[in-house]
Amino acid sequence: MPLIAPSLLSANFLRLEDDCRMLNDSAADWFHLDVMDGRFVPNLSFGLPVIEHIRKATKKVCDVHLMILEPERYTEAFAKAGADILTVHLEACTHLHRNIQQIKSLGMKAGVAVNPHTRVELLQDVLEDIDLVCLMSVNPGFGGQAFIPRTLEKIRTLRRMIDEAGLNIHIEIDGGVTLENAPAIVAAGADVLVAGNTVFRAADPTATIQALKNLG
Ligand SMILES: O=C(CO)[C@@H](O)[C@H](O)COP(=O)(O)O
Repeated sequence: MPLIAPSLLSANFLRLEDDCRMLNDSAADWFHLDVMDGRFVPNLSFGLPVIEHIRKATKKVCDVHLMILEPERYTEAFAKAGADILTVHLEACTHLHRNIQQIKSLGMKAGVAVNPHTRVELLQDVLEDIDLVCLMSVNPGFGGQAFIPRTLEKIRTLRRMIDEAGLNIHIEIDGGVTLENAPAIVAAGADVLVAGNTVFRAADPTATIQALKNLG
């Protein structure tokens, strides 16, 4: 069964506490928290104070996805805010290996995200140092976009790389995940599904989370 990580980017920010409670009582495994800086991606979302409050509202894993330039400037602050997994973008890091070491030295799990145009083979030399790869299946910055089909081939390639190296790394798919495409995504080798609009725009978000879990 895949891990389900609803993206709170699609939550109702006026009712964030209610949405956190709903996720706590659901089959969701992780809280996926998208941080945007308006530079790496053409959008702004939320930052440290919001994450600190969400941390207090859940015991589930806080999976923080940084869509920001120079993430090393904020790594310590996200550790203090309570991130369990901190994911940086390969495209935003000049010294990716150093950033990964920094994240792990602060006691968090380290993830690396790649944009749709980035080849997964570029991860080969950091694979043994990380806990998660986040494959963007949309261009980062916005919820509610359509899944890019080419991602399925990238998942298969990455799964092969991980298995050949004998590693245990999560493959997380982020963007455009639906009840319709989730089975193919999991069959290709992913084990973490991020879902924003599919969960939060559903008539019954709790049932939708359960359905994603069963479908995968
Ligand atoms: O990181 C991002 C967008 O940049 C994602 O986490 C989206 O928030 C996923 O939303 P949906 O595509 O599932 O609506």
